[in-house]
Amino acid sequence: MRFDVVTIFPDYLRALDLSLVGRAVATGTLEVHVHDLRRWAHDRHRTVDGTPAGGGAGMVMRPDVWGKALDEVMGLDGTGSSTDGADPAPGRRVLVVPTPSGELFTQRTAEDLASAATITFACGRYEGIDARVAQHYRARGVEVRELSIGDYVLSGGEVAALVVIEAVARLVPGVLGNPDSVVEESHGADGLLEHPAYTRPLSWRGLEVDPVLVSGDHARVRRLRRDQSIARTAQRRPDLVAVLGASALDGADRAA
Ligand SMILES: Nc1cc(-c2ccc3cc[nH]c3c2)n[nH]1
Repeated sequence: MRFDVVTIFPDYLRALDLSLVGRAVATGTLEVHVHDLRRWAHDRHRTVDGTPAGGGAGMVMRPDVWGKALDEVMGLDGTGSSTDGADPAPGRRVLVVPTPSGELFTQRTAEDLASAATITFACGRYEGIDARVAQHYRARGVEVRELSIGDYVLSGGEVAALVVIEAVARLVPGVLGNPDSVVEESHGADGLLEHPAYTRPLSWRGLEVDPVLVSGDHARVRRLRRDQSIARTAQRRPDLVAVLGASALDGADRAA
């Protein structure tokens, strides 16, 4: 999978050189290309924004600059591959536009995006990107996903891009060292939060690890963990419990 990120703060994406994503890039499992939007702003001041039509505070990012950038980065400018833009590679191409007014990004969204061949992120700043940009690329048949990572307001799309890239990248085969890590986690297929995790020392500051966990009885361990997941979900995320089927809560011990 290839990720492209277009931003006026390319250094913000240096975190992608590290850890999970950084290792996957080094091994060739992923490609990550970060592009400075100002490369496509050709006026003397390299302007990327303008005053809002209809008035109001702040500035809006210009569609003409974004159009030149995204055409090249997504390989839509008719010249085939650009210097480091995506060739018109086969496979699903997605344009992600982070925005507080987008569809909520969830683990289901990450699972859906994990089948894309290329994901391009248009990271806005100021008051956001002119709405015609998303409209234009949808009209050209590009899959455009305007995504929110939660109900709070950030100052730009870069943090959201980092969140989405990490959540999607870890689902790409070969990225995680241990694929089993994807299986047991919060927000998994069963819709429950993950059970609490413990390790040694078994006794720490008067707090003991449940002896079932070191009993070797795998059935009892599974049942304890499921009970803990259900209790944790009911306590912390009643909204998730509301959408679970009765089977998901089958006879669980409600012990916290
Ligand atoms: N979930 C969420 C996304 C954002 C976001 C995304 C892009 C921009 C551009 C300017 N401000 C932005 C804020 N805030 N909160």
